[in-house]
Amino acid sequence: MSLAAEPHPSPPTGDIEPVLRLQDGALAYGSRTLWSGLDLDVVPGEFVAVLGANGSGKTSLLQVLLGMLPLTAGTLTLAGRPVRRGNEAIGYVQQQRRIDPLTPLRGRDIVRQGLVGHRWGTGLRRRSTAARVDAALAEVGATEYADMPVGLLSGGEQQRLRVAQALVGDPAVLLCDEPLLSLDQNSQRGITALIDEQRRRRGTAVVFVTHEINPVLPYADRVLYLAGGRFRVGTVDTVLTSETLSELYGVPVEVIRTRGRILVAGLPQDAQSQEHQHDADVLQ
Ligand SMILES: Nc1ncnc2c1ncn2[C@@H]1O[C@H](COP(=O)(O)OP(=O)(O)OP(=O)(O)O)[C@@H](O)[C@H]1O
Repeated sequence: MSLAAEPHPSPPTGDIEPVLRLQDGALAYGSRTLWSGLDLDVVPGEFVAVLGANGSGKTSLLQVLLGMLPLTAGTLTLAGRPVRRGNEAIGYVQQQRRIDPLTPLRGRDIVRQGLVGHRWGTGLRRRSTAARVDAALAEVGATEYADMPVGLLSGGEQQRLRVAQALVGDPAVLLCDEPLLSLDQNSQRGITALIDEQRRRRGTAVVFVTHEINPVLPYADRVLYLAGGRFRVGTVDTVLTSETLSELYGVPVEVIRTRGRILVAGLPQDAQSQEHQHDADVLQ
């Protein structure tokens, strides 16, 4: 049984030039190697979900892709050029976290920060900035609360604003670090569907780190699964199998598929939070 929901994009073909290319990448902190020999090509419009055990190096991978952390070995290019910090071609959605309820910032201020380079521009440029912010707010369905203080908004509303902030500059690549954390299931579905819609419309490549696997199942073209220094890259149906996860974790792991959802049983202790998440997803 395939877990891919319709409509599902075709898998990338070898003919499309990757926008992001990681070749033989390795990352180590001191003597501890998180991953090595990692090849990952991401093509425009592709949705790659990054899953795996706690501490397996998912966030560190995003830091590498953001140009904030150098590879220990290998090469990384964005549109054929070495990745550098502060690249405007990369949008970044941070983890959902609580915003100070007393902050004077409004929704549109958060989105405008995604165009920070234009902030001190001419009158004409300021007008175009305002128009782009309005358009981004509309695209994520946040116009209604754009002028409210962000601290008063729900977690899901705040996360929509973060997505708009990341997309307002029309990046070629969107990196998302646990964007579904502490959101309820409806908001998780809403945010994932929103990111999917945007990547289809704009052709943005998406690299989406998450522990919440079920919300991304309908959209992920490919999965990069990291565990214990090992990894697998492939479609949902090839990577999320009992055989593959047992190999990665080095212990028997069972992947149970039910009504288009996944439950993973038998994960080792360091990956338990993920198992609980899968349980919660299936049981609700
Ligand atoms: N600057 C650093 N120096 C040394 N070790 C680090 C540093 N940053 C992260 N680590 C370690 O590297 C490992 C991978 O961390 P990372 O945050 O990338 O994992 P993760 O897969 O995102 O984990 P989680 O799912 O728990 O968020 C962890 O064991 C972490 O403690």
